[in-house]
Amino acid sequence: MHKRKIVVCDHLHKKAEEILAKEQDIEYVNAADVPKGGPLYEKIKDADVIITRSSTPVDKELLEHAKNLKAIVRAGVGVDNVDMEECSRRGIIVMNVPTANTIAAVELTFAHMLSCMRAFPYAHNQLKLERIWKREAWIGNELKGKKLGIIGFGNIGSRVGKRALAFEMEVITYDPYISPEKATNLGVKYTTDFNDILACDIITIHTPKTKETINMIDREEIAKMKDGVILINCARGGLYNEDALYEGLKSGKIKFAGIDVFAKEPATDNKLLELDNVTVTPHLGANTEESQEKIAIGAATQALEAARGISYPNALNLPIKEDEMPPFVKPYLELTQKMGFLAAQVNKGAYKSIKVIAEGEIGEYIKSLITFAVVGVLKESLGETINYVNAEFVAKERGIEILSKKNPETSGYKNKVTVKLTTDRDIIEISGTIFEENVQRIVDINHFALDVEPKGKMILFKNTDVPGVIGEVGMILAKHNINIADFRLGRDNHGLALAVIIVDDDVSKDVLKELADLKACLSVSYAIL
Ligand SMILES: NC(=O)c1ccc[n+]([C@@H]2O[C@H](COP(=O)([O-])OP(=O)(O)OC[C@H]3O[C@@H](n4cnc5c(N)ncnc54)[C@H](O)[C@@H]3O)[C@@H](O)[C@H]2O)c1
Ligand SMILES: O=C(O)CC[C@@H](O)C(=O)O
Repeated sequence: MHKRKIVVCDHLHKKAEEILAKEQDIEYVNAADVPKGGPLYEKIKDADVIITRSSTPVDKELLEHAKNLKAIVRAGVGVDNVDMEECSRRGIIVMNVPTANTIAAVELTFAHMLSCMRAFPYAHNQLKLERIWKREAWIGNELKGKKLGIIGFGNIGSRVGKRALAFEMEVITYDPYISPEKATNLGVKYTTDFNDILACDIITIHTPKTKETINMIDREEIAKMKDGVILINCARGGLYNEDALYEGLKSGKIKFAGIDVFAKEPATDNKLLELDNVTVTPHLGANTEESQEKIAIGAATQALEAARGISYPNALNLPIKEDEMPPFVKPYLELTQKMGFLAAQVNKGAYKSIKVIAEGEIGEYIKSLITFAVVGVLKESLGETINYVNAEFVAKERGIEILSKKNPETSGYKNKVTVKLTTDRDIIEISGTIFEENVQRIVDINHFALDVEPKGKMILFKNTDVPGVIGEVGMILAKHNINIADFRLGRDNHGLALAVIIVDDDVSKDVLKELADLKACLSVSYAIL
């Protein structure tokens, strides 16, 4: 009998082995102690499925050696150690095991918080290692009455909030992608102003690692914080800029930090370890007996299903089956995803609905267009965890209404797709089409006719259509050494204009503020496609 091969690349709870080793049709290999690189590649070269934790980088090099691989099970939540794009390209399905380690991560967050408040490990070491009894040196602070700021109110953040209330803390959260009621129903304040979080006594972050959340706390943010603030990170390394964190801790601006995760792991050389006002753990958020047992059972069961080709629970990606679609469809799918991503960057807020309107023959593929639009929108808040398999499921779970309309009649283009994103703050409608030679174009934004290539760094500037505005905008950008690569203008019949300015250089919040302060400016936003 041909056996399917499942290789476990990191240490899992023994339950995984109990499940996998007894299956007659499965060749089970435990490679947790096999060194990464060559020796591991030798083990996985004919594997059907591999199971990893965060210690195995699933990069191009590894995938290159796993010629027979059909699926990867990430035994945990975060998939930032997996090259999702490369997996999709190779037709490898990636699954994670979400929520099984939520409580473990929540409780570790409190362990760090309490440790920071009482300098617990330092007092412990003084007594245990140095045999010094010096009670007066260890006067801590209480959680009760302190203001806790939670960035990201998903599975972990919301449970941290619930428990913080039991400590009689005042709790406030910033998560622009949830409905405020998710927080307020628990008794947690909800804010859309990040400064409210920066004003807290203790700040903890629980977002995924995405383009938007990397360096979310940097020097600028730390400068605005209270003197003596306490910072916790049990989510992902790099969400707090480590240099800024180091400087803040060294100067005493940050009184204490509790850190479980590092930009580069293993973090044995990290300079944060030199400081005596941090508590550190080696990425232990998921390390409880209970959570590891649940994860091992979940991962092993999912790996079995996948190896046998039965199902792919918690699949995070689905390779695009290009050969099943006429060639003209794929560019529309890509464009629709980009329009969704642009819409989400421009219209930030709690998502209420995503609508896709398809005109022309492309309407036949409305289901796929919806999937790509939803992936584009949710990518802004959920990063790589959102994909073509789980997009609609996640949207529905978050209470986002998915709407669509097919229109066989066209309005000037052979085919046109519109993505309309409604949030609690605004509505944005972006339409696009494909010209000959597969050229993607955005042709309309909120009823301003335009002709924009959906690519690069874009400033969207809406203004009253009076003389001199373009010059003022150009001067501000030039002053900040920002080169304009392209300038597209749409005007309406009501004295308004919308400019899409493609720039070569990064645009800071300060530059956007200067633009927003121009007299004629009605709104300004920035997006990167
Ligand atoms: N230390 C560990 O061992 C450990 C264990 C489990 C999870 N994690 C990590 O913890 C984090 C949270 O996990 P989860 O299961 O709660 O995920 P989740 O998806 O349930 O929640 C993440 C939340 O972050 C919000 N968010 C996204 N972008 C944001 C932004 N820019 N500003 C504010 N909020 C934003 C999302 O809307 C979502 O509500 C992830 O990074 C995960 O990888 C770490
Ligand atoms: O234990 C791990 O490998 C990582 C745990 C955690 O960071 C996760 O994302 O699930």
